[in-house]
Amino acid sequence: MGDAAVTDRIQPGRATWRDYRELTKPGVVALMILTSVIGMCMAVPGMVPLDALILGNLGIALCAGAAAAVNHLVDQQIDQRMARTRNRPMAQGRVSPLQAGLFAATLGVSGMLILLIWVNALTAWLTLASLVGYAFIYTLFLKRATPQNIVIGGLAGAAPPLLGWTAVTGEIHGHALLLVLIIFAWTPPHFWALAIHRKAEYALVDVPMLPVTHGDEFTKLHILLYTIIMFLITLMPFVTRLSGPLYLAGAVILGGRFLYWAIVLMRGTQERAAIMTFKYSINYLMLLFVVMLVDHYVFPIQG
Ligand code: HEM
Ligand SMILES: CC(C)=CCC/C(C)=C/CC/C(C)=C/COP(=O)(O)OP(=O)(O)O
Repeated sequence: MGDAAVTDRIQPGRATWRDYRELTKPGVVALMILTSVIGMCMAVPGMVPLDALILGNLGIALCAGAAAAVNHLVDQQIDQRMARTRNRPMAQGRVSPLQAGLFAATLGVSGMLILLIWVNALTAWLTLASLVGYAFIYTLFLKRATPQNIVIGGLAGAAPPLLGWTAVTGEIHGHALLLVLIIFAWTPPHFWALAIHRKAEYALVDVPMLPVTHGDEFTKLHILLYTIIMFLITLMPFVTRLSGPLYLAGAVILGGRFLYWAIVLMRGTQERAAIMTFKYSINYLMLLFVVMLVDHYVFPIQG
C-alpha cells in the first residue's frame, strides 16, 4: 500500500477511551497478570496478603500497559503497513505521539510509585527492568535487528510470575525462576507460529522475524524443538516439589497437545496449522497456570 493511501486513513485527534485501552494490549497484559497472580499464590502456602495481591498486580499491570503503549508509539510506522495492525489507534493517527507518550509515562510512573511505596523495591526494579526490556530493548532494537529478537525479548514478557512472587516474599526464589523459564521457553512457539501465518507482512516491513530470514521449514523445526524443551521444563515443578500430581497430569496432557500441534505444523498436512498452534499456545499457558494453582490448593506440599 502506498503512503498516500495510509495518509488518507489518518484521523487525527479522534482518540476514545477504547483507543487508550488498546494501547495497553489488554489481552496480553491480562494473561501476564494471571501468571503474576498465580506466582503470588505459589509463593506462600495459604492466602496471599490482600495488599500485595491488589497493589502488586495493579503496579505490574500499569507498567506492562505502559510498555505496550511505548511499543505502539515506536512501531507506529510499521503497524501502519501490516494488515494485522493497521487499524491500531496510533497507526490510524487517532492517538498522537505526544498523547501516547504522556499516557505511557502516566501509567509507568503510577505503576512504579505503587510498587515502590506499597509493595517493595525489589519488585519495583524488576518490573522496571521488564518494562525497559520490552519497550526499549526489544521494540527499538532487537525487533529490527535479529531473528532471535523474540527469544531474548521474551524474557521481559516471562517475568510476571517472578514479579508476583517477589511482591509477596521480597525475595527471588528458584521456584519463581522456574515459572519464568516455562514462559521463556513457551514464547518462541507462541510467536513463531503467528509469524509463519503473517510472514508476508513481516517481510513487507523488513522486520527480520525467523520465517522471513530462515524460511518456514527452519522455523517449524525450531518451534518443535522449543516445544520439546518447554514440555520438559514444565515437568520440573513436579520434580522440584513445587507442584503435585494434578499439575503433572495437566502439564503432560496440555503439553502433549502442544507437541501434537507442533508436529502437525512441521508435517505441513494442515493448512491452518500455524494459526491454530498460535491460538492453542495462549489457551495452553492459561490452562497450565490454572492447573498449577488448583494443584497448589488441592495437594498442598508439606515442608
Ligand atoms: C517477546 C515475546 C512475545 C511476542 C513477540 C508476542 C507476540 C504476540 C503477537 C504478535 C500477538 C498478536 C497480537 C494481535 O493479535 O494483534 C500476540 C498475542 C497474544 N499474546 Fe503474545 N507475544 C509475546 C509474549 C507473550 C507473553 C509473555 C504473554 C502472556 C504471558 C502473551 C500473551 C498473548 C495473548 C493473550 C495474546 C492474544 C491477545 C489478544 O488477542 O488480545 N504473549 N502475541
Ligand atoms: C512490566 C512488564 C511485565 C512488561 C512486559 C510488557 C508486555 C506487554 C510485553 C508484551 C509482549 C508482546 C505482546 C510482544 C509483541 O510485540 P510486537 O511488537 O512484536 O507485536 P505487535 O506487532 O503485535 O505489536
